[in-house]
Amino acid sequence: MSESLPEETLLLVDPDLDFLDWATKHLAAKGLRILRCDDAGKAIKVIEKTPVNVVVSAVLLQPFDGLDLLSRIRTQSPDTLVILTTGFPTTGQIIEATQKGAHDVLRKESLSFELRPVVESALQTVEDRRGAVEPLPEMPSGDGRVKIIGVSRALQDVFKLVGRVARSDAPVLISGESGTGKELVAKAVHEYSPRRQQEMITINCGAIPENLLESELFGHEKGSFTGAIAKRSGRFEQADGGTLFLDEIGDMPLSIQVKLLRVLQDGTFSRVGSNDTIKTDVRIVAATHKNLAAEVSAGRFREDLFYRLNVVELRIPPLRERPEDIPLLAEYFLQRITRKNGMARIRISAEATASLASHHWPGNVRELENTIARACALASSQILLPADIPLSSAPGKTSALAHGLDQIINSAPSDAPLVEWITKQVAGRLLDRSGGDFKEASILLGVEQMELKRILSSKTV
Ligand SMILES: Nc1ncnc2c1ncn2[C@@H]1O[C@H](COP(=O)(O)OP(=O)(O)OP(=O)(O)O)[C@@H](O)[C@H]1O
Repeated sequence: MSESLPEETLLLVDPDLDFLDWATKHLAAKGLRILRCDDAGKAIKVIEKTPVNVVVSAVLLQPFDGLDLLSRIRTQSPDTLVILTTGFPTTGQIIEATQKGAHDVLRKESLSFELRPVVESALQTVEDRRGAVEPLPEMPSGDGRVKIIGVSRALQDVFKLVGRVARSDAPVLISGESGTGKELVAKAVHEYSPRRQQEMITINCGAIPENLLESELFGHEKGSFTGAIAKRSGRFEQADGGTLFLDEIGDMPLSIQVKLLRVLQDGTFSRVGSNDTIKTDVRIVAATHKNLAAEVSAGRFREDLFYRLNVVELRIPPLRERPEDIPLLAEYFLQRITRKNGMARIRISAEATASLASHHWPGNVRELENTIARACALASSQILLPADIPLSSAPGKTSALAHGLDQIINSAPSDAPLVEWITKQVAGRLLDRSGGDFKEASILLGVEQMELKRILSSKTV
């Protein structure tokens, strides 16, 4: 801890006395007074009597939990920074805690290396803020909202950002590969915003032909184009007061990008076939699997629109960059699928979990979800083994296989029928592998022994 810091007070709140002992020693520093409590009621009493700069509190507490304690501290002592610690934080806990003004939310598991730097940065914030304190807003909480699973630092940072931006009306741009959970995060932004009583309307800009997309978004007047047999409102009108989720925004044609820019600039638009201006109050959340900055450079996406949309960027890393999320997600999908189908409980073996964690997951979480669903449908016992979870080849293996096939194809004599030639090579390899055992080699190749002999002795190839 920096010696130049003035006298500060840190309060540790945790029912685990061993933890309190450890943290007191771990955080001890010159100029830092450390107080400790084992329940939330005592913590409030301490804060009533003593100015406390930073609180490090567990979420699981008596007689009320750490989130309640956080709310009370925010009201009673708005300058105090609160760091919450919890075993497996849920999405809701992290978003709610951030909205309620938590300085940070840490996993108990990572405290040995995260607690000290986070406390130091909180104390630095206390020092920087001295004389200029801005109280953080209180956010309403609620249940039954979207469930996003993830313990990786990267995903927890996404949750925290959602907590920070949900309350504002700022446009949000969510980027990430296909299947990483962009739509789920968009739902979270909506559900944790004051607009959640209204709808979130979704439109996939890549799935609708250009000539229809404009009318889908802005509506049309009767007779404005062939097929416009009646006046129709568009998604902007339907989403008034709520959120409009523009999925695959990178596929939006330039002609429509101009109109979207106008809505973002002054909140107005016109229906197709009308000059009347309609005002709308919509929060825009957009998502893309493309690199929009590169699309701007290539002239396919308007730069001005990019900057308007990209006020807050939420980047969701691919699953392979956060393997620590895989076991938890797999377990979550397993429970969801078995419960939904009224199946008995199925567990995943440690070996199968390890093979899931080392897979490349080009289709990200969606691929993992489908893999688990398939494994559940085909499971022969209550424990999934690696053999029950067939994984497509990782790119490395695919390219090695492709390379091997290329070699075989290239070495084929130009006058030989290719299929027969390849079959003969494979049959020869299988006979080698089975130590010259025709019976075994024919089983491996899936033909009768006579047929194997015919293939091997074929003179045409
Ligand atoms: N962290 C997560 N926790 C739980 N479920 C998740 C998570 N991430 C993704 N999923 C699930 O994976 C599937 C794909 O997610 P989603 O549709 O949000 O991805 P996406 O990035 O919008 O994909 P695309 O770009 O292809 O539209 C959904 O069924 C979603 O519920």
